[in-house]
Amino acid sequence: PIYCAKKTKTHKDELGICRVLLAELEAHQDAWPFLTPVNHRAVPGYRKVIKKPMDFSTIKEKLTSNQYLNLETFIIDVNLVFDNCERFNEDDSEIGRAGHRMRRFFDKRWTELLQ
Ligand SMILES: Cn1cc(C(=O)NCCN)ccc1=O
Repeated sequence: PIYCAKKTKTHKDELGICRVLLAELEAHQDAWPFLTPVNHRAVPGYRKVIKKPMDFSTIKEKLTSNQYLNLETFIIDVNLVFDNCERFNEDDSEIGRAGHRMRRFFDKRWTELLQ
């Protein structure tokens, strides 16, 4: 179209998109390393190396308790999950590869939903 009005999204619209995106992340077959907080007692070094742990269940709790201002603050936390994963895991490892696949899936989906 020659004229494309910028469709502003209300806070409610953006939070609806966050709920859809989170449900799709949780349902993904490669989500298993990210569904719950990393057990730092079972994973040596994790607590020391990863300053800001994040996982999908924590994001869900923050979403349902209205701790996200907008889509941007939600995307920052989702990216934190994948950045932590890259920092702690070899690219050539089960969890490292799952992280890359999940990040690629997320980037594709939120850009699709925002178009
Ligand atoms: C994301 N991540 C997950 C684990 C893990 O062991 N998750 C429990 C799977 N059941 C270990 C390191 C790591 O960076």
